[in-house]
Amino acid sequence: MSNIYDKWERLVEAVIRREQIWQMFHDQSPSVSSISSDFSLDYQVIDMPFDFSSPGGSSTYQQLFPPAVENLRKKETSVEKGDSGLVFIQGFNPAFDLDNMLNSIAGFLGKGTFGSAYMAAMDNGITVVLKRLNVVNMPEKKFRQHLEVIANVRHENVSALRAYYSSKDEKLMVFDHYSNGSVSAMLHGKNGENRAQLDWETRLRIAVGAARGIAHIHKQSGGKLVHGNIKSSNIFLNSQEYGCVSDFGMANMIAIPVIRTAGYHAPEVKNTRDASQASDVYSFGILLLELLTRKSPSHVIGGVEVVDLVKLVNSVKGKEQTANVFDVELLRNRNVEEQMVKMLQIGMSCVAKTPRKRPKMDEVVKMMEVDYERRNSETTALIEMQIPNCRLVV
Ligand SMILES: Nc1ncnc2c1ncn2[C@@H]1O[C@H](COP(=O)(O)OP(=O)(O)OP(=O)(O)O)[C@@H](O)[C@H]1O
Repeated sequence: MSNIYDKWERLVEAVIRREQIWQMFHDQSPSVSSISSDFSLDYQVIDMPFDFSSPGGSSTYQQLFPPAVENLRKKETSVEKGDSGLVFIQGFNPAFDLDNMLNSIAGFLGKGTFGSAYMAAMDNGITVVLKRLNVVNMPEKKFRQHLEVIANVRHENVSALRAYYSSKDEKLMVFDHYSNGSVSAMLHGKNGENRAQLDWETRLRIAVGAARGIAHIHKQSGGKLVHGNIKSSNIFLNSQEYGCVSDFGMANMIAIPVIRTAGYHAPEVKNTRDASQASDVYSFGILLLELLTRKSPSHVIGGVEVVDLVKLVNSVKGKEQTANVFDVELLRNRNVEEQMVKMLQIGMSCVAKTPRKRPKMDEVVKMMEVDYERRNSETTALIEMQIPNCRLVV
C-alpha cells in the first residue's frame, strides 16, 4: 500500500515538475526564477510560493490534482468510520471540513524533510496550507499529544497550527497560508530586475519577529522546547509584516533521525535528534547572516550559489571589507550601516562553534530590540551592546 502511495507522490511531483519546466520556457511562472538542472525525483527542496491569482495558474494545478485528491479522499473515507476527521484547534473557527479542503487543493508548494505542502483555497475565502507528513511513525495517541503541545504555543511570531487529521496511515497538519511566500523565496526566489526589494526595515522586522517567536518557543514546557529546523524557508511575514516562525515541532515527530549536513545546522548537530535550544540559536545566526548578505547557506530552487556564510564573514577584516559582505541593496539605505554591523555581530555571536558560548534566545531578542527601538525612536546616540564571543573585527 505504501508503495503505491510512494509512486503516486512521485507521479504527482513529476507532473508538477514538468509543469514548472514548461512554465519556465514559456515565461509564465509567477515566482520561479529558474529550475535546478537536477530533475531527479530524489529529495528536493522546492521553495516556490504559488501565486494563486496568476492567470491560468490555479486551473492548471486543479487539472493536475483530481487523481491525487481522489486518492487522499479514498484513504480518508476508509478510516473515517472510526475516526473524528479533521480536528480543529481550540480558538480556530471550524469553517471547513476535510472534504472541502481536499477539493480545494490549488497548488503544490514543495516537498520538505517531513512531507509535502499543498495550498488549499476554499470558496469561503479561507486559504490554508496542508502539510502531509510522510515520515511520522508515532502511535496515534502520542502524535495527538505532540500536536497538543504544538497547538498550545500561541504567539504572533509563531505560525499557529489550525487543525490536523490523523489516522493510522495518514497525518495532515493545517496552517494559515502566507501569501508573500517564505523569507527564502523573498531573498532568493527571483533574479535580476524582478528580484523582490527588501529594504533594511523589512529585514529588521523579519529578524526581530523571528527572534521573538523562537524565544517564545524556548520558554514553553518549562523552557525545554526546541524548534529544530530554523531556516529561511520556515520564516514568513505575519499580518504586521514581522517574521513569523513555522514548522515548529516537526523534527521530534519523525521515526528515523534525518542526517543534517549543511547550511543552517550547528556543527554539533549530526541529525535531527541532536537539536537543542543552542542549535536553534546557531540556525538563527545563519538566518541573520543570510538576511544581511542575501546569500543562501543551502540549496534552494533557482540554482543560487550556496555559500558558507560563517566562513565568508570570518574572512573579512576591518570596517571597509565588512561593508563588502552586505547585500548591495542594503547599502542604498541611508545611515543603516552601523546597525547592519551590529546585526552582523549578533549573528556571529549566535554561530559560535561551542554551544555554551552562544547567547540564549531571549538575550538575542534584547540585543536586537535595543537596536530596533533605537532606530524607531530615531535616537542617534550609540547604545553599547554586550555581545559575547564576537569574532568579528571591525
Ligand atoms: N504556511 C505556509 N504558507 C506559504 N508557504 C508555505 C507555508 N508552509 C510552507 N510553505 C512553503 O512550502 C514549501 C514546503 O514547505 P515544507 O515546510 O514542507 O518544507 P521546507 O520548509 O522546504 O523544508 P523542511 O521540511 O525542512 O522545513 C516551502 O517552500 C515553504 O516555504
